Amino acid sequence: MSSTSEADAESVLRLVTPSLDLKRHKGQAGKIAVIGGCREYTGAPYFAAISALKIGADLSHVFCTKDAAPVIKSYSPELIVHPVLEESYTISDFSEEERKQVQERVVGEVDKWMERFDCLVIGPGLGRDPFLLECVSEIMLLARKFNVPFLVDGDGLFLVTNSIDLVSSYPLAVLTPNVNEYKRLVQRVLNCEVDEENAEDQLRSLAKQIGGVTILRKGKSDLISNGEIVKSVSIYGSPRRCGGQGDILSGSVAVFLSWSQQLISGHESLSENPAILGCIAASGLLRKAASLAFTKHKRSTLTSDIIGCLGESLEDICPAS
Ligand SMILES: NC(=O)C1=CN([C@@H]2O[C@H](COP(=O)(O)OP(=O)(O)OC[C@H]3O[C@@H](n4cnc5c(N)ncnc54)[C@H](OP(=O)(O)O)[C@@H]3O)[C@@H](O)[C@H]2O)[C@@H](O)CC1
Ligand SMILES: Nc1ncnc2c1ncn2[C@@H]1O[C@H](COP(=O)(O)OP(=O)(O)OP(=O)(O)O)[C@@H](O)[C@H]1O
Ligand SMILES: [Mg+2]
Repeated sequence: MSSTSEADAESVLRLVTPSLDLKRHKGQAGKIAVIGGCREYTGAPYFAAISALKIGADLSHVFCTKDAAPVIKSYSPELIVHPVLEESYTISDFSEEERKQVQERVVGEVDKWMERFDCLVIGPGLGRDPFLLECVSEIMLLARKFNVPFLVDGDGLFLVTNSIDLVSSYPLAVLTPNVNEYKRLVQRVLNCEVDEENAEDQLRSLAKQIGGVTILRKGKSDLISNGEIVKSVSIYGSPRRCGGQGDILSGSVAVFLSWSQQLISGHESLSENPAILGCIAASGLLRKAASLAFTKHKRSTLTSDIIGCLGESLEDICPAS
């Protein structure tokens, strides 16, 4: 039996968004890190990281390859960019021992910072280089060791779909598959095809099978489940499907998940799941911002225009003062 209910995204946004308080110090509103950005893709990690800041996080880091770093830095001085990831072509002449040393160095560079982060976003524009993905597997294990929540998107989902143990039974993991990524996950984990007739039950089974991770299935309606409940967010967004909107969502989920965790840890009476709240809030805000951007820009609406509407859309629901 299906028991999906439409979430009241605006109420969730009001619940989890912290008020601006002069007593708070830098960092308390969220420190986010995006693991992504390679030779091909520099836009995706930028979109995720800048969206986090535009919503209200205090610090946003990007861990990317050496090639991608100067490009991402040049998009914005607001981001802290670490050129630490390596792709196979840079170590093609290396021995096995030397490769191991490079891997240790890469993981060590993230390790130094790990405990300071409230949430990682793993995958936007990561690419699929095997050596790079090996290093990212180690970074996921490290995040689990420190109990740092992480969201997996884009090429991170390619990695996880082939190595599901990386996220299995980690309640602080959130997966945000698009239509293709979801299809691959269902095939690999449930050994069947996507069943649109029983979409909610199938999503619940998938999340349960992966040990209670939270999955946000992106689409015409966003469907969210942790293996127990299923929520949908269907408020009107935009008919423009320009690339990068999923990246905005990933940076947004990271911020709202962090805020939800803070809220719940300070209120023992609240029994809500912070990952579910984070997904509902992010989905609701992205759709509202996309709708506003489309009103202004119509056919020429781009991802940057939607990012430009995040602040106004949140302000409309949760005024700063
Ligand atoms: N500016 C940047 O740097 C950006 C970088 N990005 C980064 O790119 C990496 C790969 O991510 P991805 O999303 O392009 O890969 P994936 O989902 O396999 O789609 C590939 C192809 O599948 C198709 N297709 C898609 N949707 C469909 C649908 N509903 N129904 C049917 N078919 C559909 C469509 O191809 P078509 O079939 O139309 O030829 C589409 O082109 C990843 O790292 C990501 O973060 C992006 O974030 C964008 C902004
Ligand atoms: N058909 C649709 N109608 C309305 N909104 C949609 C539709 N498909 C996706 N969206 C919205 O766009 C957001 C991003 O979903 P999308 O499927 O474009 O992700 P993606 O393919 O990962 O994007 P990216 O190009 O960043 O990789 C979703 O959260 C949802 O709110
Ligand atoms: Mg994507």
